[in-house]
Formats: sequence, structure tokens, C-alpha cells
Amino acid sequence: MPQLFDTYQLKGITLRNRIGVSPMCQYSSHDGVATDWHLVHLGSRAVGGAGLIIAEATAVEARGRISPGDAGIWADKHIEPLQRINQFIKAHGAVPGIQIAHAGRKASSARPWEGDHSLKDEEGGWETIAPSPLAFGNKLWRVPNEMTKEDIQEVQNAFRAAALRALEAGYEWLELHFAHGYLAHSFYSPLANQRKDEYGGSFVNRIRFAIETTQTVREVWSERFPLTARLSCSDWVEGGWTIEDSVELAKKLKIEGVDLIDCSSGFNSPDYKNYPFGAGWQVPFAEKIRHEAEIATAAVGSITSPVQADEIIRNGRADIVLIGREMLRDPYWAYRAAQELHQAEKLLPIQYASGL
Ligand SMILES: CCCCN1C=C(C(N)=O)CCC1
Repeated sequence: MPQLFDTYQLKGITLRNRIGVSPMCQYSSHDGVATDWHLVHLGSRAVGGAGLIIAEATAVEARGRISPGDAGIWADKHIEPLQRINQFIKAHGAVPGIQIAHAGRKASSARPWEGDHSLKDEEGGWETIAPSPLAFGNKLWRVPNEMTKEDIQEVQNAFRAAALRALEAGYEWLELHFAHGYLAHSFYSPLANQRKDEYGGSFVNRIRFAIETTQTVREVWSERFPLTARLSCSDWVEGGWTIEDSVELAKKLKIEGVDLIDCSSGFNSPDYKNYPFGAGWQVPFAEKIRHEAEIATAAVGSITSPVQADEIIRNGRADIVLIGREMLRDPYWAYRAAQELHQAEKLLPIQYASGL
């Protein structure tokens, strides 16, 4: 029976444990370029013992950034700074991953600490694109342009180019951001997709963008490394996307060569009242998809204690756990978890272990 500090092999990659750092936006790039902030932010969590470090949502085109400060991989200039970070992560025993993303109708917004609202053109905002001309709502008031078939093709090509740059940058784990109300989620959920063409209406039509984007990336991403997808497994809204839909989509993504589903939820509408926030609130999604779609899963969402994380792995509810905010509070969460679970000695870097 696996436990939190067992290794985990997926395709040609072996993680030193079942702990990943969830991709978390830092909004700290200029024109998408990584800085020393990203080296220290991600590098410290590799030193802190996590097996997998997934870099934040990284835009496949400038128009697809959530905010002007988002990370980017839409140009070759982005590669070298990322290579430097990934060399450090690998040197300290962790696997570098990246989440490639397009924010769709949630793009062109201010950083959270600047108000999280849509930016006017004169504030540095830009025209956004989405399946249908429907604004997200509330502070995200900007109405996106309805994507043409050419726009769809252009964005899918951008995902392909981003995957090639990620390979060049030394990433060994690629996650497609298909969640949280961003572009792909706004296609597969009926809440934001009112199209009448082959990308809207039926389930098969609404998932088409995600399936085609996966196929496009699969063509260029190395078979040696895991290809994963983060889904919003439920919209938590009547008439929205459901966990049963997610099981069906997961089965189809598996056929297209996705190796693991990262099971999050929500954030495709401003209506959060039904969200059952709480300890491990999304773990049931990882469990259901793992068993019913027979594909590896990551559990994420308010996983804060080592015993809680270990229980998820021991009971086969997910293959790995992704730790988000708790990792922001403590970059050494993995090492402290090892201490609590009496597995610490093997996790310290030699510079520290030799001195203790
Ligand atoms: C726990 C996720 C909360 C919703 N957000 C998702 C983001 C994402 N990049 O997926 C960034 C802003 C917050």
C-alpha cells in the first residue's frame, strides 16, 4: 500500500515522493520573463523536499495572461531563465513541471493584490477571446470577442509551440490548464459556451477544444515525460459541468495520451455559494476519476497536514497530492511532513544533513 514518501513512477519519470507543489500564480514576471523571484520561490520548495515542482500557469500567448504580470512561454526569450530554474530544481532532487495556460475571458485583469478586476485599455488591458461573448461577471466585466475557427487554430498552435519550448526549457512534466474558468474550461462547461458550431452545444462539441488541444500537444511532447491535465471537475452550479462529465472527459483524455488528471474544481462563474470548501474538499473527485476512468490522479485543495496527505495516498484516493497555500506558508512543508511521518533523514540536502 503506497504512502506519502514512496517514490512514484509515471512514464520515464520517478518522483522521490508523492508530494507536488501545486502551480500557483506569482504575477511577478515582466512580459512573461522569469526572474530571481521565481528561482528562489520554486527552488526553495525543491530544497524543501517536494518531489514535483509545478511552475505557475504560464501563458501560451500574451493575450492569454490572467494579468500583465503572468509568466509566459510564448516566445523563445522565455526559455533561458526557465532553464536556469529547472537545472536548480533537478540538482536538488525534484522534477520540474509546468502548467501551460490560456486565461480566455478571465484575461486582461489586475493582480489579486491590485483588485482582481478587468483592466481598461488605458490601464494596460487588452482585448480578450473566448468561446462566446460572455463576460465572467462581477469585477471581470470585460466582454471577450467570440473566437473564430482561425482564433481556435491559432491558440492550439500556441499550445503546441509552448510544449516545444517547455521541452527546451528542461521541464519533465507538462500540465494543460483546463480548469478554473480559463479558456478550455469555458469551452467544455455549458455556463460560458453558447456556440452553435462544432465547438458548442453537445458534450462532444464542448470538449472538442480540450481534445484537439491535447492532440496538438501530444504530437510534440516527449513520450518519456508525463502529459497531464488539470480539470475543474465540477462547476458547483445547477446546469453546469459535473463530476460525471469529468469522468467521461478523463476517459477521452486518457485515450488521447494524457497520463494523469489533476482534479480541481470551480471558478467558471462568480457564484461560489455552493462550494463545500474545507479540508480535502476536492479529494472525492480524484478518487472517483482514478477508479472510474482508470487514470492516475492528483488530489489538490486544502490538503494541509502530513497525516491527511498520507491517508489520501494510502487509501488509493489519488496517486500524488498537490500542496498549494500550505507550501506558500512553508516552503519546507515536505521536509516537515517527513519529520512528522518519521521519514526525514533521506530528504535533507547534503549541505544541511552533514551539518546536523
Ligand atoms: C484555488 C484556485 C483559486 C482560483 N485561482 C486560480 C488560479 C489559477 N491560475 O488557476 C489563479 C487565481 C486563483
